This record gives sequence, C-alpha cells and structure tokens, in this order.
Amino acid sequence: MALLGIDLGTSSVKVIVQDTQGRTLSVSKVGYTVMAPQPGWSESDPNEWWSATVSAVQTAIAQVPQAEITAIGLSGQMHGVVLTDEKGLPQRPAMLWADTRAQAELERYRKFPASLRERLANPLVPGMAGPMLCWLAEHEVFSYQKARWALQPKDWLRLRLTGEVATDPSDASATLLYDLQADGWADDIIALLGLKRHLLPPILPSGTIAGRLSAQTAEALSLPVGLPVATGAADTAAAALGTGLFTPGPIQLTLGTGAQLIQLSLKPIADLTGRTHLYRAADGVHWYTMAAVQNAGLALDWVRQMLNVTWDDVYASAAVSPGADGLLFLPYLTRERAHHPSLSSKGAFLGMRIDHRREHLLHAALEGVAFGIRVAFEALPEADKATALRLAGGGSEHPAWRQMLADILNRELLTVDTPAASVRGAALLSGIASGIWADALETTSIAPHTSLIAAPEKGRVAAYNRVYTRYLESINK
Ligand SMILES: Nc1ncnc2c1ncn2[C@@H]1O[C@H](COP(=O)(O)OP(=O)(O)O)[C@@H](O)[C@H]1O
Ligand SMILES: O=C(CO)[C@@H](O)[C@H](O)COP(=O)(O)O
Repeated sequence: MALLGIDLGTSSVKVIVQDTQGRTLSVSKVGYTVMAPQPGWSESDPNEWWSATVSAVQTAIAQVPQAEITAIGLSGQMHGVVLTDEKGLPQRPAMLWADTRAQAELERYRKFPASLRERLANPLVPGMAGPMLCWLAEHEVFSYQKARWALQPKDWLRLRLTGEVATDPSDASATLLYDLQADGWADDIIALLGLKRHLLPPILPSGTIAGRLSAQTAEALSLPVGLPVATGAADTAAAALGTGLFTPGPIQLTLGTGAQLIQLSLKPIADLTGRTHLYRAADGVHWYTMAAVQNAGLALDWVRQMLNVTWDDVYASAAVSPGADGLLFLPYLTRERAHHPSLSSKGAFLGMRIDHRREHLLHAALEGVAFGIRVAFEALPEADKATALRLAGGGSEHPAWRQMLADILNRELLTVDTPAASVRGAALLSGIASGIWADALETTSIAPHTSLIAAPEKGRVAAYNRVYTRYLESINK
C-alpha cells in the first residue's frame, strides 16, 4: 500500500509516493510560470498547473511501478483565488498571494467595526481571496458574474481530479473571509463586502475523503479510477504535519518562493499588534501564528534570472564576507506582509561601487532575504524564547545558505529529515482519510527525525548584526 501526495506550490508542483511507514519511495517536481502581466499582479495559468501535475505524478509513479497507490492527498500555495465555472474550468488566470492589485479594496475592511475585524483575527493583506474577489467584482464584472466557484489552488486541483468541490479549514481561514472565532465562513462579513456567498465551497476536515478520482483523470494520471482523494491542507499547515510538528512551542521556518515562520497554539489567540497571521492547522486541533515573508525565494530567483546565473552561483556567494563590501540588497520586489515596518519599501541594491563584482550582488541578495526573514521572525510574539528553529522547504537545502541563516537569525537550525515537508503532509492526510491513521496525532510515530544542521558562529553573528542595523535603517527611511 502506498500514498500519493501532491503539493501545488507557487513555482512548482511536487509529488511524493510514500509507504504507510512514512518512508519516501519516490519524489518528482515540475515547474511552471508565475506571470506579472501588470505591476503588482501575480498570476498563474491553472492549465499549466494541470499539465505539470500530470507529468509530475507520472514521473513519481513510474519510479515505483510495484507500489499500489491507495489514496491521494493535496496541499497547495495559500490565499489566492481561482475563479471557475460549474465544472471547474478557470474563467481567468489564477490570482496568487503575491498579487497586490486589491490594495484599495482593503479600505472596505478598514471600515468594519472592531468587533468584526476581531473575528477575522488577521492583518489585512491584498493578496488574499477576500480582497481579490472584491477587486474582481469591481474590475472584471463579466468573469465574476459568470463564475460558479472561487477556489483555493489545491481545491481547484481536487475539483479537476474528482469533480467534487470542497475546501478545508486551513485554506479557508487564510482568505480574509473566515471567522476564526466561530470556525467557519464569515457570512456577515462576506455579505457586507457585497460578495456572493455561494462562490465559496463547503468546508470539510483536512483528513477526510472529499472525492474520488474520475475516470477521465485516472486515465490521464495512469492511476486507478475511484481512488480516494483527501481534502488536504494549505501548504504551511501541511508542512507542519509533514515535519511532525504537533505541539505549541517550537518555531518552524519553511523556505520556498515565500517564507513562513509558524508556531502552533491551542486556542485562536489573535496577535494584538496586528503583525502576524492566525490560521487553522491541518491536524484539526491547533491554530498557528504565522509571520509570512513574501520576498524570499521569489527575490532570490529574480536576482538569479536578472544576472543570468545558476543556483550554484547564488549559494557559492555565501563565501563572501558579511556585508558584501558595503553592498546592501532590499528584497522588496512585492509589497511585504504586516510584520514589516514600512509596507511601501521597494527593492534596491544600495551602495554599489565600481569594484563590486557579481558575487557581491549575489551575496547581498542572500543577506537581504535572510534579513527580511529576521524582521518577520522578530515579529512573532514568542521569538525571544526560541533558541533554535526547525527548518523545512525547498529553498532551505544548501548548507552554506543554512549557515548564513543560522548566523543572521542567531539561532541553531534543526533540519527535519524529509525531502519536502508540505507534500509529505499531503500524503499523510490521504492516509488519515483512508483510515491508516485515526488522526494526525497518530502519525507522530512515523514523524521524521530532526537534527542540528547549523549553529550560529559568534564572530559572524556580530558582523551580520552590524549589517542588519544598516538594513533596518534603510527600510525605515
Ligand atoms: N535548483 C535549485 N537549487 C537550489 N535552490 C533552488 C533551486 N530551485 C529553486 N530553489 C530555491 O527554492 C525555492 C523554491 O522552493 P520550493 O519549496 O520548491 O517552492 P514553492 O513551494 O514555492 O514552489 C526557490 O525560490 C529558490 O529559492
Ligand atoms: O503565502 C504563504 C503563506 O502566507 C505561502 O504559504 C504560500 O502559500 C506560498 O508558499 P510557497 O509556494 O512559497 O511554498
């Protein structure tokens, strides 16, 4: 028996085949495009997601022809919106979390009385389904009026796989349309925003069967018809499950296109400073506090492409001394989230000189992204108490980069022994849905081990602290 996990990330889809002891049998990954057709817009074509998914699933299962897949689980990038017709056909490109076009629509939220804002329990961010639907209703009346569903990315994928429509609490709670106190869609807020309530799907627990593989998709994926497909979870929530994070206390940093720092809690306690998010976890028991960085791998990838270099070139630049000989990079290519002191910050290389070389630019980019992560980390209410961080995500794998992060965050880093946290979480949810484990907590017995992979080195910590002071001065200007 084997489980198939699919994680529809921002830059790529990852697929895992896993046995019921949690051992990875095979993995695959296929990338797709994130488009910026206008300044501040961030979109992807769901049809590209679909062809990438077909190819990644076929690659993963071809590596283990003897594995009998018994269930499928999903996770995916959060917050965005896919407008579809009744059958799941996209009405326009998907709008993603990095999209900032709906800033003016946030004004509608700001006019809500405090009692309503409290129930949303989250800072206002334009790249979330709520504000983006308001934008669509105003600016793309035709596609909004024609739409039958407004879905999260992984929920669109499930509809494509099974023909069934659903979402789960971890994704629904990250739309700015969810009542964290009542634990369901915020019907009165949706009505006040003037949005159509019926666009939003029913909410099912993450670890239940939400549909079965249709004949048409089964053939495309070379999998049996009728395979159960679990509801699944938001990628950050699935990453916590996939790394065996089941208790409040430890802080986990997941580094991909974006970066997320999360800590579980037993109650839905909102951050009164309004700097961090509060969402539902995938285990059905916890909530989690999250500081999310928009400009992480996204900014590194932009620099890499602009300078036409490889990822190896980017990470090799970690060897350049702290401070990159006076060169500073501000990674704010898209508007940051609420933890950031100056939301109008723009991206920049500061202090460029004729003697700077390409490796200085690359090193400054790594530093700038790590400093951005430090700003978010320091916004977490319990950051001071943490002596170590758990590290996961496809953007955290290079040893020299991990060492820079340990030095810049001045924390030990514990790596979780799993190739891809979110997709592993997705596969585990399919096991829970199909009865292999009674609940998320039962998967603790097969949780991956953590081990120390980087410890801060005093001299470099001090050197990076000096550069960080300059960085903070630059973003506060
Ligand atoms: N070939 C590579 N080698 C090393 N790091 C990479 C490579 N490709 C991408 N990355 C890093 O990983 C990030 C993507 O991580 P991943 O977890 O796959 O992202 P997502 O879930 O956002 O699709 C990139 O933004 C970049 O920082
Ligand atoms: O925006 C957030 C969390 O707020 C991310 O969880 C996104 O869902 C993107 O994740 P990656 O694709 O970068 O892993």
